[in-house]
Amino acid sequence: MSSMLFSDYSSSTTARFLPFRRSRLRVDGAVFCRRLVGPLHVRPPISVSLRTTLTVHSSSSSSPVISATMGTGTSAKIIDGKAVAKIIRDEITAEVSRMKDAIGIVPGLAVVLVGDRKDSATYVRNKKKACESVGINSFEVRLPEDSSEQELLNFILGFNEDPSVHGILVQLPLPSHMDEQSILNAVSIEKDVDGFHPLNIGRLAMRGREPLFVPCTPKGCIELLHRSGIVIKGKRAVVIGRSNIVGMPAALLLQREDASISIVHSRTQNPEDITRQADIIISAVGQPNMVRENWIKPGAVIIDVGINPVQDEKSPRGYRLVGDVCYEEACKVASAVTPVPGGVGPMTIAMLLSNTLSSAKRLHNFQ
Ligand SMILES: Nc1nc(=O)c2c([nH]1)NC[C@@H]1CN(c3ccc(C(=O)N[C@@H](CCC(=O)O)C(=O)O)cc3)C=[N+]21
Repeated sequence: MSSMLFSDYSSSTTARFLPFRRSRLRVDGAVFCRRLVGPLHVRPPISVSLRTTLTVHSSSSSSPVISATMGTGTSAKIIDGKAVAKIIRDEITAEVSRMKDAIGIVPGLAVVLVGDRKDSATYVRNKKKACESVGINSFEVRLPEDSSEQELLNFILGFNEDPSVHGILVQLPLPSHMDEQSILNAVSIEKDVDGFHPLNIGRLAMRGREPLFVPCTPKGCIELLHRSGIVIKGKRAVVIGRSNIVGMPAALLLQREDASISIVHSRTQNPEDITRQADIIISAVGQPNMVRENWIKPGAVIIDVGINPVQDEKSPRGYRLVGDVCYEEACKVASAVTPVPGGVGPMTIAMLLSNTLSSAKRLHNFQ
């Protein structure tokens, strides 16, 4: 269960992210953080005297992007990813309709799901619903778990040639008998709305080159920062986690935005010391409540990508979702923080729709 929602975001490298010792219990795979107990094996904060001077242009009470401050003892603004994603979906709806009226083309997204993981099926259903909500056509293929790589490749090659499909998404993780690399390589870079093709990632890494698509989750993080009026240029940013689909591209994007970046990963010594220097923290490791108060510089902005289920008898599902960052503690120290759920997750889907729209525009030369 703990690997259920985000196992594919924690690549095998980030899944080994264990030198960060936390006080935790595992029951049926779910992880509990003894919230109020101080972090173990982590040195206390050196200095909490200097507040960073991140600029937040939006007004706290009137902005749908950053909601009002929290109750007593907390100071952070809550960055409402759900609200921002809604604004973006409305913008996309308008563009999809303008395009249809002008040239009669409706953007189309093909989603391929192999096997019957429950979480993957839920994500695919949500993506389909999101497409419907903005007027994008969605095509879904479900293949049995024991399908051959060639069968999957045949569908991808078919979608590559299909003019009504402008985006192709192969839901990850794939069954272990399939080679993820050769599957992702087969997606036409013109339709790689996930931005996982090595050519797109390579271009993202190079100055003066432009990828056709940027991976949805990191793009959603940057978009959240922009739309919250947070200045990235010249700031110190720390990305926690180095997965191909979140950590690494998030660091590249921040660098393109003129931040100075550090990447903290499973082999980093004293990760809390490095993280505490950050004006902006993006955490994408898939470890519940790993980032504690003493990892956070007062006034820092925190984008929490982790979506980790932890057992919760009081919840109807039997579990609830928490981020990589101990939310209550972050609210006390940070200047702004994304919640889980309702932070980066909805932005990922909004960026997928945005990538599909821009793909259709590009393929049909529509401005
Ligand atoms: N090829 C591929 N591309 C992906 O982009 C991709 C993938 N595979 N595999 C799975 C992960 C995961 N992912 C999420 C998207 C939205 C939410 C989301 O909207 N979460 C809600 C919570 C939903 C709930 O309550 O269960 C939130 O954070 O508010 C979460 C996770 C995309 N992924």
